[in-house]
Amino acid sequence: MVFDAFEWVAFLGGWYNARTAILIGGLFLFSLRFMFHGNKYNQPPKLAETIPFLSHTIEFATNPEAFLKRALKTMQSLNTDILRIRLGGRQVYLVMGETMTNPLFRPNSRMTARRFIEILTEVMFGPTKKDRARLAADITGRAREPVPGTEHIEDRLWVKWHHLLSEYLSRPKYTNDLARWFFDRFTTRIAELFPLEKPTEMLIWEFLHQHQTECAARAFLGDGIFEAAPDYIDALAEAELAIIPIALGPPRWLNPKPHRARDRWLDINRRYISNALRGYNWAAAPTDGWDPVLGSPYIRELVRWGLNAGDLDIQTIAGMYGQHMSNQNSNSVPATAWTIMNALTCPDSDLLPNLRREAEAALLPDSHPSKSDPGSLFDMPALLGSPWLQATYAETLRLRVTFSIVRDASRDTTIGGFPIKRGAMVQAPIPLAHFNEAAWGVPGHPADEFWPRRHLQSSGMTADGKENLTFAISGQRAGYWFPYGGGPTMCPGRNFAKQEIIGTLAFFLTWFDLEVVGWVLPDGKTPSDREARSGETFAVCRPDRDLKVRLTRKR
Ligand code: HEM
Repeated sequence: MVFDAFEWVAFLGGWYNARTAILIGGLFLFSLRFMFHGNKYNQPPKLAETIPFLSHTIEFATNPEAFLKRALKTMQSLNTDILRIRLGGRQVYLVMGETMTNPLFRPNSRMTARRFIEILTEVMFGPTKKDRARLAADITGRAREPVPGTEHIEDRLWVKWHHLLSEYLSRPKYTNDLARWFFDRFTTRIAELFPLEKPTEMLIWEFLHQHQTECAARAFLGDGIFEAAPDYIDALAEAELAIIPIALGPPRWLNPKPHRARDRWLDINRRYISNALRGYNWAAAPTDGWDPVLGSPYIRELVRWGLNAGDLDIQTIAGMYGQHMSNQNSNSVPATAWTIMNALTCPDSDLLPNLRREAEAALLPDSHPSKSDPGSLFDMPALLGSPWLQATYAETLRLRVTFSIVRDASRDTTIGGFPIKRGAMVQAPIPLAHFNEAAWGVPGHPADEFWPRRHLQSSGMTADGKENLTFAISGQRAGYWFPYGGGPTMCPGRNFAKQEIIGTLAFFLTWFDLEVVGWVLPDGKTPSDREARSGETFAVCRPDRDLKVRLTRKR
């Protein structure tokens, strides 16, 4: 399966058609917010320009795809991992590879994600004016010790926020519980929808977009929000598509539709949280377990902190309550759909039997497919450590994450020996690294081909004559795979996402006989003459086609 290497290219995502205009215009304005910086000595190579100071911006604004294609080509031909461009008067560096990305991912580094996270936060959880000002005023960083020179600032909201993410979302105990609550709901839903032995047709993306989304949201948020707002998933789906047009697009009066969609969703969350908290008995809330009103410990602790120590407005708290669902929904759900679709349609005939074998080996004895109450499914550590399953997951993220890691230089610094002036922007567009031929291409399998085998290393044969394979993600060079970013803001949902993606693939492979019917257009009916390509995106692009499969639940 060969992908068009530049499907991803609209910089912060493969954003097409009308949205492209909004995105490009927005990026231009976004860049204009910043000061002019330059340094002609010992600078990294610069992308050639016909009109000094202007042509990169014009080129990018009129054809971002061609612009970034040219940037990547230049970087490859000059064998450089850093390139200088200028957007809207701002000095921007495009980087990839270990040497150039490490400074971005180092804690306490001079590279900060603060402004970027602030903008996303503003858009996604719509804090009140007062809370927004408090968040913006906290420039003390996320480490226990404040950034030097900011010791006088006492209102340290970000360090507390960071603590909640690392304690209740990333830590294995809570991640594993979240995954268990998700799979309990998801497998029960499947058992209800797919009777034993009755072949049923299903569209993978459509199905997961509805049911995976809802089951994960219930695991995180509780059931209460779904009773209060039966249209929650629809509202979430619309709000999700509004994030980039709001973050990067023109103001509300020129761009009302995405703002309305985002506001509708925030209103649902706010109404729910205000009502739910009125009668909520904190003393009776489980310490570590799930409860129907506020769901998981992560959400409960977030709300508890917002109300008490954080002293945030209920509107801000409600936004925080709902906001991770757009991370989950925009990223894990399409990543799961791509993983399953890739596994089922990959021309490498070794792939599917090996995936099935590994999934079956990790099934727990009491999780027989004929049970209507599935309970626990897999020995998760064994499943997540299986080489072919990991390789398929890693290869899918390599090809389908379209995000750009964005950092600002908070002080003068260096990257790979090059001086970077305070105020410059450094971007590591994930696809630039993930599609890099020097890092990923091997003879017969270019970087833009889905080929999980590239992540497997052979260490001879086993006693029963099978190849001994281990999973390794380094490619030909280190620092070219970072779908979850890095450093203090590295995605805290990554361990949950990995369980969700690999677990769902393994679940379909072990519980069903699957037969591919074919690719269809978004209407779900008309056959497509091609496989899916990358469509709309936040961090992981959505498929622009769906895969129809016929599945029969096994006894
Ligand atoms: C395949 C799935 C996912 C991908 C590819 C992904 C990717 C990313 C990336 C690239 C970042 C920015 C990292 C940086 O700046 O260095 C990020 C941040 C974040 N992600 Fe994810 N993500 C995924 C799933 C999730 C899930 C399931 C959740 C939670 C439910 C989540 C919650 C977050 C949060 C809260 C942040 C901001 C972290 C902070 O402010 O420190 N993500 N994610």
